[in-house]
Amino acid sequence: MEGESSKRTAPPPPSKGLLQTPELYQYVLETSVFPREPQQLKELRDLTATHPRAMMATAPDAAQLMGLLIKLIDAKKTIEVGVFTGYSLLLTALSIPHDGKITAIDMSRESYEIGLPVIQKAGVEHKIEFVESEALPALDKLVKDEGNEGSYDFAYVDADKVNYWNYHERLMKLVRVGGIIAYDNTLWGGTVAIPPDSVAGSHRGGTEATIQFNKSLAADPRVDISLTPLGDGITICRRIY
Ligand SMILES: C[S@@+](CC[C@H](N)C(=O)[O-])C[C@H]1O[C@@H](n2cnc3c(N)ncnc32)[C@H](O)[C@@H]1O
Repeated sequence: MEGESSKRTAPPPPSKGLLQTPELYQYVLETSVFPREPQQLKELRDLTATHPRAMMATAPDAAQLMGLLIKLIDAKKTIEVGVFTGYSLLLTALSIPHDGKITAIDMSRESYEIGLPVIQKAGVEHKIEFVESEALPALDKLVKDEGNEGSYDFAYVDADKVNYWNYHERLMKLVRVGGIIAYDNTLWGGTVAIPPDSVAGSHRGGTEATIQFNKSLAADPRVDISLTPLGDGITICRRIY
């Protein structure tokens, strides 16, 4: 990863993490995640902490795994669906090579611009093409544009849960065989495994969509999968064919 490691630690994002106790999650963050978090990422995390929707940012432990995966497969050309203020985007930009490219899609440029000064300071803005759009039409356009099919090494999806399967179908065309697609929030705060009546009304749509998505992915022979209980659950898929 480009950039220095952060030496200081910060409190964990509230109520992220699915481990036995908050202390255990704090332990993971303090021993293994924060000490290796580049300074610019920490800066972006701190900047986002005061945002009323700060909880939307990718959990630092899940992001750390993403960075590792990106490097393991030498990913150079990537897609991100759901940027918010850019924590996972900056992580990706720091993890790919200098001439790597990220197509980053979000319908809110305003959120992206909150973190943009940190991205610029980190010297990685040139790797990012920000597309201000609904994700589905933007992905459809990528599929149509010549030379894109099977050309991406890595994709990360962290947007509206009800469309995850629609994104999956497009990304299966865009990501190469052997490439990786990671989906965030696949445990949706643990609500996928509690009685539907106990799920708060505001969460129910996301819960149902996530349960269905997890089932569909498990039945998809085109990918190897691992639902990893980091952050809010992150499912890693490797395209087989
Ligand atoms: C959970 S946040 C992304 C967090 C980000 N990965 C990070 O690490 O900070 C979800 C983002 O998806 C965007 N989004 C939600 N639905 C979308 C859609 N249909 N098309 C494009 N962007 C969408 C929202 O604007 C929001 O910024």
